Amino acid sequence: MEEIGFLGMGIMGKAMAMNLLRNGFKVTVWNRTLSKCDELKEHGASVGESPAAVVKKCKYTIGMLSDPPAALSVVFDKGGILEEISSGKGYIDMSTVDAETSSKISQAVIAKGGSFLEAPVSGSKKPAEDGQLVILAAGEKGLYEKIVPAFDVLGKKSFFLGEVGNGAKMKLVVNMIMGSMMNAFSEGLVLADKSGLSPKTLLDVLDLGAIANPMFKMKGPSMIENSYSPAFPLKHQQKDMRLALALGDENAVSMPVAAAANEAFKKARSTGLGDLDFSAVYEIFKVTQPSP
Ligand SMILES: NC(=O)C1=CN([C@@H]2O[C@H](COP(=O)(O)OP(=O)(O)OC[C@H]3O[C@@H](n4cnc5c(N)ncnc54)[C@H](OP(=O)(O)O)[C@@H]3O)[C@@H](O)[C@H]2O)C=CC1
Ligand SMILES: O=CCCC(=O)O
Repeated sequence: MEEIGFLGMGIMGKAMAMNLLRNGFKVTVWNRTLSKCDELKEHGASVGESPAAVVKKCKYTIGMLSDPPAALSVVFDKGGILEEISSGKGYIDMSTVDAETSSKISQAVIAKGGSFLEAPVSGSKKPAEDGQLVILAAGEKGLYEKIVPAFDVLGKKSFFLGEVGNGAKMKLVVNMIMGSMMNAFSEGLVLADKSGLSPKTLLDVLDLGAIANPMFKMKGPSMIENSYSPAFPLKHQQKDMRLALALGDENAVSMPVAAAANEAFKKARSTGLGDLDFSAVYEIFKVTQPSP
């Protein structure tokens, strides 16, 4: 496989680029805060001085950026992808963004002769480290087929969902459900505690029943220890709720549960919890429960 460019060495990008290196890919990385590339360099990556420099060097470049403004910035700003993308080169944006952002990027890349794929992922830091992500790709099928060897390393399954926008929408629907579940879970833990039950026993009961799931199993024990080391930062979960609610607006879908969950995430952000794991929303429910 050709050398892969990788833009964005955050929690996910770093784990994914490292995984590609471990599996024998040549990788050139870039990050806005350049020092975050150091560890990758120690593991054999080259470092590009700008997104454009990475695209110039690599036939395929992957982006894993925080949000729509970041995803647009690496494409359209000075030193951005558009300066070097051309026929025969592909850009794969794996960030979680809305369909409109993805379409803008796609149109600009294609106008320059390049190919574009959106490919947001389900799965967090650990699945990224272990190559167990679920990849939700959409866009140019030819590029999808060419990048499959890299997807096979990054994920346990990749879906090709058709036209650009479908990957973004699928990802937002999934994370909207996940964010709402995290709110119900947090309320339940607080309710158990305030009504004299052991939250730990609640976790054991949940794990044996019909609503057992990997998220409750993984996050529950650290939540009851008030430990929120970020795997999926709360500020990104709130961004995903906001974008999913906008998708609901566009399609006239009433989403009262998601809207309430979004308010809780917003409140958590406003109290300084945005950089912690999204499970820190639990703290909001603890403080808002009136004493008996
Ligand atoms: N963490 C998770 O569990 C998952 C996250 N995602 C999604 O993946 C994406 C990345 O998430 P994650 O790695 O956790 O996020 P991080 O916050 O850890 O990393 C964000 C990355 O975006 C870069 N960035 C932010 N703003 C800009 C900008 N204006 N221009 C250029 N680069 C910028 C950051 O650079 P710098 O270092 O300079 O700040 C950093 O590399 C998000 O869209 C998120 O929703 C998807 C699945 C799981
Ligand atoms: O976008 C983040 C998703 C986190 C996960 O799927 O566990």
